[in-house]
Amino acid sequence: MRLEKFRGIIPAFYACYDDQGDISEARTNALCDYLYEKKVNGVYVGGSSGECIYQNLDERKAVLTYVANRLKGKMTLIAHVGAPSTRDSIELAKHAATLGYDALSAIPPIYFKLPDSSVCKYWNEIIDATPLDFIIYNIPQTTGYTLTTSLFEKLLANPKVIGVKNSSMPTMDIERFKRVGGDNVVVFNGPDEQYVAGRMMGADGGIGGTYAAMPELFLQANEFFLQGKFEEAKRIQSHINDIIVALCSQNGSMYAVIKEVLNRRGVNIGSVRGPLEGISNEDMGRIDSIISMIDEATQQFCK
Ligand SMILES: CC(=O)N[C@@H]([C@@H](O)[C@H](O)[C@H](O)CO)[C@@H](O)CC(=O)C(=O)O
Repeated sequence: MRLEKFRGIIPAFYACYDDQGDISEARTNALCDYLYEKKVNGVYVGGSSGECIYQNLDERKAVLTYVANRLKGKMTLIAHVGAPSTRDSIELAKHAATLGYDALSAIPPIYFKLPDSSVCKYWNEIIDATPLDFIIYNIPQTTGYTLTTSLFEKLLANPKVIGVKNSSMPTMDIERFKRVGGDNVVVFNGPDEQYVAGRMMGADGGIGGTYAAMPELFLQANEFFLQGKFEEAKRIQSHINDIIVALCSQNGSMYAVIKEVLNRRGVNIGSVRGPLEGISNEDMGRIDSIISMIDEATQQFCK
């Protein structure tokens, strides 16, 4: 029961900036409202898609506050609090706890390559700082650190550790973490390109950076999976992947492209913060065709 709220489709929340590139409360609210209307199961705030790595502590606290004020009690809220220092991570964790988040999450330490003992200590110090549940964030392709099943097992000794958001590419990692934790943990699929495969390998749901660009498609893929309609789930995944390839094939970063897609849907959340690239004039001309791909797939699969 305690873990039930952590299942399903949980979009990674984007950074919402004004035209000057500052965090915008109004635009954050607009994205909250859009996702609420789409009936997603929750949001993961301040992670990779939230551009956390490019924001200072006050900005990250503000985003956590705005989202909680708008969505608390309406869906599951997970706060990503990973930061370069343990001190800053704890400050963010305590802030999220005062706002009523359902769980915390954090990447491992970045920049210095630290031993497992330091990584374990870092996560445990965040966990000890608040009464909230904790979801480990494993994303080796950006952090350079790979969570092992043995460290996962060790961390699970703390009852506040309820699972892992696994963004590594092998779906076998999902199966291994689920094997270690069983029904007492939630494992989230990270790579959106293999959402259905991740579910097949045991993931309880997903947290993804492209969900908000096409929430209906991911919700439907999840529905097909739950209904045992695996052929349909596979077909919708193929369409999702065509769209992700298009989102990632522009001059601007994937997040900049998604933000322009949302802008054309009436949800203006600004652009991205450098060094991420904004979209080019050339990209601008191709956004409508990406929107058509999303709309056509939605029409085909979501009745
Ligand atoms: C490496 C990376 O950014 N992975 C994304 C994916 O959702 C990714 O955007 C997607 O699979 C497209 O490649 C997520 O796992 C990250 C995420 O959910 C987040 O913290 O924003």
